[in-house]
Amino acid sequence: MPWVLNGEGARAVDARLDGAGLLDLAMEEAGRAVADAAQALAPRGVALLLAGGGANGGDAFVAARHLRALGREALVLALPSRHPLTRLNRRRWRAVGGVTRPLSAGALSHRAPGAGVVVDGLLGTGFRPPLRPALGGVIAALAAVRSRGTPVVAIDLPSGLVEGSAWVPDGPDGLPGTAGADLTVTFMGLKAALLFGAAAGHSGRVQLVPLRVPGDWVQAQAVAEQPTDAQVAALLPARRADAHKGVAGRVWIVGGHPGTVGAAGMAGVGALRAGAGLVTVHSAAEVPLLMPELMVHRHADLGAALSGTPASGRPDAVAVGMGLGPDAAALARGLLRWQIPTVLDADALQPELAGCGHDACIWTPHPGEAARLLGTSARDVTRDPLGAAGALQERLGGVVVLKGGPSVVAHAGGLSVSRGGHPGMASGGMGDTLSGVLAALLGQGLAAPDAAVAGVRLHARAGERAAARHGYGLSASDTALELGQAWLDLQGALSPPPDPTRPA
Ligand SMILES: NC(=O)C1=CN([C@@H]2O[C@H](COP(=O)(O)OP(=O)(O)OC[C@H]3O[C@@H](n4cnc5c(N)ncnc54)[C@H](O)[C@@H]3O)[C@@H](O)[C@H]2O)[C@H](O)CC1
Repeated sequence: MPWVLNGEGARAVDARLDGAGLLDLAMEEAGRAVADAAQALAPRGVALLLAGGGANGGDAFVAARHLRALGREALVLALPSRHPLTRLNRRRWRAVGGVTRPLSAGALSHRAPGAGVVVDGLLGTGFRPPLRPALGGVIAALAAVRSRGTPVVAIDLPSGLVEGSAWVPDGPDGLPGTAGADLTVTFMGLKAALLFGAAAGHSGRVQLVPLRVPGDWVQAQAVAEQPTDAQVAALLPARRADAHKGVAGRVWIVGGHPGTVGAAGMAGVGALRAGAGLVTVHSAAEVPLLMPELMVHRHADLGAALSGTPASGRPDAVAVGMGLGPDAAALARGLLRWQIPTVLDADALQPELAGCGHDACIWTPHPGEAARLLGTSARDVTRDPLGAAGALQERLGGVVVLKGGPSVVAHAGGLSVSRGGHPGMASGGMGDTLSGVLAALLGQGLAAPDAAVAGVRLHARAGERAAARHGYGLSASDTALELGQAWLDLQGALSPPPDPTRPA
């Protein structure tokens, strides 16, 4: 399982490694991985390596030595080495004939034109903003080098990024305080800066090198997981050969309001395309018949209709809020009293419902709705999605899906970061469709955490498929049409996928 580490966790593992006399070996393995990655990315020209004073710089000296051993001409521009392992590897670099010159913005600008690749080993997880001016000048020079087309490989994370934040600090001149990278080689676990927001946009392709560190050491420090497609596929419900629509779940969508009826319809289509057996939209408005299989009930008094539903007539799962309008909170409160698996989205995401939920709830805010629920700003949410999702789960209970690229699933057992998706999914109706998918998986018997993790990835995979057909012009309807094939894609990650002709 790929894990997500913050700086504190990485340092805790480093301390265990150091205590076991293994930190030097970890640095050697890290540096070698960087050398191999740089050689694969840009095999020609001088390799120019920038070494900061901390252990990130030590990785750079190790990488230089391995590049030289591969026959590559390499030069290190370095700050004074303060970390003991960095001093040790600086000596080793010199012992094999390696050359080190003092690092400055001028030295970098002077040497860069002859370089085939630059390796950024200035700052890793030890960076504490604000950037000191001297290093700010070096990072600005590195950004200029990169803008002229020289590929940059960052060690652990691009210098100037804060490992636990999606934010990009400003440099001394007000420009972004990082040069970014074409490839980031990170160790043991992913970092939030490599996953979210503007910071991730500067990180280039990310290569995770687990290092031969005991997996339980890393897991003990992880702040989140990022399940693989095979792990997600294992959560999906298996359909038996003798299945019938009754076992596939009866799902209700409670949504729609004059002018916003499509949202409820798209949620219903999403539920059907995600395997629900029977889907009914209950609305106060006339919802268009998007699929003949989608049943639609219009109620003059939706609240009375719902409150008058006997327990025997209630569905296996319900999604509430999509386009529901001003009565959403009251209607949602009533549905929550049913204590059945419930997805709350859009107009049902109201602060007054905090404390009304239960363990089988999935709340699906986007950053703006999350900010409203937390009483903060959308900027604070997007800068720290892991922290925001965790805080929301503590406040609301159940499971929270903080939607974004990627999304974060927060449940009592921890945090999970989704994979994949496509920027073209930033279009109306995607959230409605996702709500339907989640309700469908709940209706098929998945526990709320599993339904959330699996549903978010299934929806993202469908979006990837829709983007392959339609580019950025993909729609929520295109995405819903791809859900079935996306399900098969995920099952293909299992080996071998379950045989639908044989009872599970
Ligand atoms: N197990 C692993 O994952 C391994 C990771 N390694 C690498 O170690 C770094 C973390 O090393 P650390 O010494 O803690 O910090 P850094 O090297 O990132 O930076 C500290 C260095 O930077 C200076 N500094 C801090 N803040 C600023 C600032 N605002 N402006 C300027 N300079 C700043 C500080 O003075 C120090 O000199 C990790 O990222 C990995 O790359 C191990 O090498 C191998 C095992």
